[in-house]
Amino acid sequence: MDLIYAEATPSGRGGVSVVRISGEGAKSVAERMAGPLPKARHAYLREILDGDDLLDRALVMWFEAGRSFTGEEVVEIHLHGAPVIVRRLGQVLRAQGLRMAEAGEFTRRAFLHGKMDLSEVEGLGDLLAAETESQRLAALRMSHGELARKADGWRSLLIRASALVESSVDFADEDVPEKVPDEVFGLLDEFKAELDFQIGGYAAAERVRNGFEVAIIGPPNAGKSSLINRIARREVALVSDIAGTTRDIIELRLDLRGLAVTLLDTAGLRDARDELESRGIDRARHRAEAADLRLHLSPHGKADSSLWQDGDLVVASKADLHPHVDGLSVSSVTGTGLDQVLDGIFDILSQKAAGAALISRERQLNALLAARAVIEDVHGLEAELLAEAIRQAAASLDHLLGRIGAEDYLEVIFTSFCIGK
Ligand SMILES: Nc1nc2c(ncn2[C@@H]2O[C@H](COP(=O)(O)OP(=O)(O)OP(=O)(O)O)[C@@H](O)[C@H]2O)c(=O)[nH]1
Repeated sequence: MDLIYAEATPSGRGGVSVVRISGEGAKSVAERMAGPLPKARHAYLREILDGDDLLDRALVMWFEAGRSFTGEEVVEIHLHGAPVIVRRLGQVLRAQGLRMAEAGEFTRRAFLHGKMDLSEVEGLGDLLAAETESQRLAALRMSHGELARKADGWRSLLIRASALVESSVDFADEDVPEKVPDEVFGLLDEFKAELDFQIGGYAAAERVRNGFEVAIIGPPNAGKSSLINRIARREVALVSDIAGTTRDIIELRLDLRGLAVTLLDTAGLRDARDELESRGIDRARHRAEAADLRLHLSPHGKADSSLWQDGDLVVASKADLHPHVDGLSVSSVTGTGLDQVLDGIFDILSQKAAGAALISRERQLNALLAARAVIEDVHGLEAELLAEAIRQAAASLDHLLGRIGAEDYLEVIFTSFCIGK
């Protein structure tokens, strides 16, 4: 593979800018500019020269092939964080025949050299995109190979089951049909239970990764837009005393005590006065139905029965005008009750998040569903068919970790990576 380079830190001004080089001969490239670098994984403070020209004084280190992020020979140059220095270094590197890396190319090489499996690549992508604490934690587990380790455990279980099936065939009397040992079915049931746990917790994990949706619904003029603005501490949605002001859905993404949440401000629910309002209300209903939680807001603290789902939250608005005794109430003018409303939303969503599995992507779900499908009805199967089902289940695990069939998917995943990763 050819030599590539890219700035690993965000481009722009800063304390340091790290430029990374990967590929065979990376060390010689660096030594031509910085002088001898005898020991791997040692930091050398060096003058970086372009011929006789001093480019910068920088920290340089290299990693030998097999013991680096990409699995190839890698050099890191820690320059002063000025775009002009990075640009000059890029010119020198290109003159030496290097090319600027494509988005995600370092990680792609790490994958191709077996430094990471596909689930770890996905985890790394999520980690770089993480905005909230729960996203960070889930991504960290994935990028550190937790799913991969689980899958390896399942694989050992399948290997054991498969060996038991094979031995029952080898020792079978020609006249007596082979008897598959009960232990095989025990192992497969154990595997099935693990799959069911992951599949059952997928939806919650996906929400943790992409964010929960909370729809604020209620009659016109209930104070929905005012509440969302108060939470955002800025004017995200238009507020007026004209009923029917909000027509389209307005989204506010927020970090709610570590959970990623999108609040939806929706059109006030009533019999529409015109075509546009009617479309807005239809849209509001659909999004509200599909949301993870509905916050029913009205001055009287009443829920909209047509959209009510178990576990929804009812909140009385305009608490400064009509003091409420029971239930949650909020004033967007004074801020009274706001923390309690946010606590209420958080409690409901964090309960949902508590059921999250490790898998959080549709691709991972599909691999596990495929494994689940082939071992669904294995009890009573004859040995050869059973052996085949076990092989197929193991192949699904290979798909999960990208050991097979990863090519098409790699294109999709790396487009979301930045250059230098
Ligand atoms: N006193 C008081 N007035 C409020 C409060 N919240 C909203 N209002 C007022 O009520 C009116 C309607 O508020 P909005 O936030 O636009 O209500 P909405 O539910 O988004 O209305 P639609 O867009 O018509 O569905 C505005 O005049 C607000 O200033 C509150 O907590 N206290």
